[in-house]
Amino acid sequence: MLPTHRFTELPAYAQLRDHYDVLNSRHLRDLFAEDADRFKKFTRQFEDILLDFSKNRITDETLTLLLQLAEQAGLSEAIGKMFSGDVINQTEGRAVLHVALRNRSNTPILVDGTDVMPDVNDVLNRMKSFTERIRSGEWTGYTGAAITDIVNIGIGGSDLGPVMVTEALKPYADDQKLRVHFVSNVDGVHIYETLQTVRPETTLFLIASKTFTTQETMTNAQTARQWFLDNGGSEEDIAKHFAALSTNKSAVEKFGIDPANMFGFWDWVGGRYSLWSAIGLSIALYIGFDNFEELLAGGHAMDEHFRTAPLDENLPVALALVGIWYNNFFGAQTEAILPYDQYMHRFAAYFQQGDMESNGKSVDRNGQPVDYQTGPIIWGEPGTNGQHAFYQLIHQGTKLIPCDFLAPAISQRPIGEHHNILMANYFAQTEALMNGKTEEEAGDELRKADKSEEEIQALAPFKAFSGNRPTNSILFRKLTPRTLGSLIALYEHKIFTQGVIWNIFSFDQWGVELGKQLASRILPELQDDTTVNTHDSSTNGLMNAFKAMRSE
Ligand SMILES: O=P(O)(O)OC[C@H]1O[C@@H](O)[C@H](O)[C@@H](O)[C@@H]1O
Repeated sequence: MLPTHRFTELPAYAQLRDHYDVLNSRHLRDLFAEDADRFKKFTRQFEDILLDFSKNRITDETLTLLLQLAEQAGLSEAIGKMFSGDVINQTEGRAVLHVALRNRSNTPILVDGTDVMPDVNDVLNRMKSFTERIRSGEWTGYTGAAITDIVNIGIGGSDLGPVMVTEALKPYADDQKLRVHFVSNVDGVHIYETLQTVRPETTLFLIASKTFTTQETMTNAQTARQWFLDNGGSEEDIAKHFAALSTNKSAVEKFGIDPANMFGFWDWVGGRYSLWSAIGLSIALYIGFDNFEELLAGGHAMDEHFRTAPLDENLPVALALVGIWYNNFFGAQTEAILPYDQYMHRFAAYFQQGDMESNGKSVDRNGQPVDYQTGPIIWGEPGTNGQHAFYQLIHQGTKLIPCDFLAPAISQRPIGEHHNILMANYFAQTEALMNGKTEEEAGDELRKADKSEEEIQALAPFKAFSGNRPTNSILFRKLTPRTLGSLIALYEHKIFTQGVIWNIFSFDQWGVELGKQLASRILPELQDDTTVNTHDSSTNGLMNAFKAMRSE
């Protein structure tokens, strides 16, 4: 069990409120002018990753108070409890042990008195030999031809992680051994379009579902199975072309997948934290098992840092505290994740689930409604694309949007001046957001461009930037599997830290259930043309309009 508290009654909370009143009127430009050591003070290094959080509206005192807030919320104790397999997902009665999946040191981790590491290693070994057999061509399809295409069918945590990582680590699949495809949406368009591009005799379907009951995944899996049977495969051939990644053995068997092709995991792995488990099989197949192990090693290294580094040297803690500062004191509603790396184009989408499904809660760990803000809205796109789309609002809009800027020092594809141009933009953006441009400076520029005083007066207000807009810069050497593993774990632990401090449960997701229940009630009502009158007038009206339209 995690310790509980009232977030707004922590002594540091009141102090931070008072401190906010002072700091709110300060400009980042002045904070930098006053303190030559800001960069040194507010950067933290972990292996190849540098976190610079100096361009935030904080001082030494802010950081001290935020660290006290974390201590008063029992963060150190909570970290210990997660790593030791305590049942910290209390509403589901489960431990939270994605850290065990990447525990490369193999130190025992006990759940109900049993070490989970032998089982973890057993599945990893099976994934390794399966991956090697598929990639070498030893495993063949029903015609004797090697597998060329992997189709992962899964949704949410059984999709977003593998999609994000296979995109991010594409250069590590340069041997072009296998193509990977991902089908998630129950919209038939998704499976249709994917099946257009593959052949049954050379395709391996991975049915990825922790529960093996998710409607979208089961529907897509049945469609894939039928397509396979309709296009040359037989029932006996299914064993060569379908594997399951799941915790639900009986449902896998019922579906007709050979238990030898099932890669299991456990209820202490949350869906959105599962890319490190058997759910990562598509990643291992795509980049090879050695690279998959490097990803795990990177995650483990960040785990060890999070577990052992003092709070004020701890990267995930720094990210979490800065987020809380804006979320709970400045009233910021959102956070943008902006990777200056095209290969990371699904990173923000991945952490939309990671963060919003974890910390989108409004009841605290005492079962009481919260009277403060919890998880932020996460969004973002890669730079520089975002600059030409939504950065206008970040620079000049009325909303405060703290942003994380991520970039590699070394490009995976060094071509001409591309990377320097990309990085010039990366540095320019955080500098611009911090400093802004005064009306006076805007006026001087217009004067230099030979504008009349009248024009200058009219235009300067529009050309001014308030600045004082906070950013974190996360600069890393290169997007290797290890570094990506560390970056993912960095954000995972940020989310955990914030959940602990907000006194909420970060590892359940009851909020996704109601819509599922209603959809299963509605589905039979769509199966004929009878007028619907069992819902409210809007839902009845829409369903009846739908029935009318489809029969026209
Ligand atoms: O892996 P499963 O069981 O098919 O679940 C997929 C997703 O289902 C959603 O309903 C959950 O909110 C996610 O957390 C989960 O990742």
